[in-house]
Amino acid sequence: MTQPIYMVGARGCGKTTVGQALALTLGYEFTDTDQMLLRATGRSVAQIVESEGWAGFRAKESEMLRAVAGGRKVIATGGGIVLAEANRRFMRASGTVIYLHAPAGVLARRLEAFPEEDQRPSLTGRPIAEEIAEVLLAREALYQDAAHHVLDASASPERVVSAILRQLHPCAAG
Ligand SMILES: Nc1ncnc2c1ncn2[C@@H]1O[C@H](COP(=O)(O)OP(=O)(O)OP(=O)(O)O)[C@@H](O)[C@H]1O
Ligand SMILES: O=C(O)C1=C[C@@H](O)[C@@H](O)[C@H](O)C1
Ligand SMILES: [Mg+2]
Repeated sequence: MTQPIYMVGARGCGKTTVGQALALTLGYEFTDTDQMLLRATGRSVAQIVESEGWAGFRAKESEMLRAVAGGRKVIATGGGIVLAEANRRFMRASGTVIYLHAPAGVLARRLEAFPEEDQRPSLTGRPIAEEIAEVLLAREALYQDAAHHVLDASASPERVVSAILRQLHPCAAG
């Protein structure tokens, strides 16, 4: 496969963690739109949102998605990349899209343990568990719409990577 693999899903589903492990296994480059934005602008998500609002951040991440796309890469996206229909179409047309799905309770536990507030400023002003349940409800159809494959992301990163490989290369799976 010479096209990129895009990882999509809500905050805490493991796009970065599982994406890195998947890239290592496949011998692909790894990139992450959140990390690339931080590197390119020298500003965290929270700082960008404070000065330009969420609309400003969404515009920047959409540009970054197109800038990093292409080749043998695993691309971890931001949790809100699917909000723009153009991004969903772009990813589906230019690569393979993997949705890491996990129940709100699993995501909330991970985010409460590692909030990383600079990169994950509140989206709603509500407590993490309430916010993630609300966000999943609002976005579930969008993640599904973007995805070629939907994987259970509540297992360990190693197991999630194995499950992805079975989906991508069913004939080679042992
Ligand atoms: N499969 C997993 N099992 C257990 N813990 C996990 C798993 N995947 C990720 N984690 C943990 O959950 C936290 C969030 O993971 P990660 O940053 O990869 O999520 P993300 O989907 O990239 O989130 P964001 O949208 O904020 O970038 C990290 O502390 C990570 O170690
Ligand atoms: O789910 C979201 O809307 C976000 C997820 C993170 O990856 C970051 O892209 C940012 O904090 C927004
Ligand atoms: Mg991430």
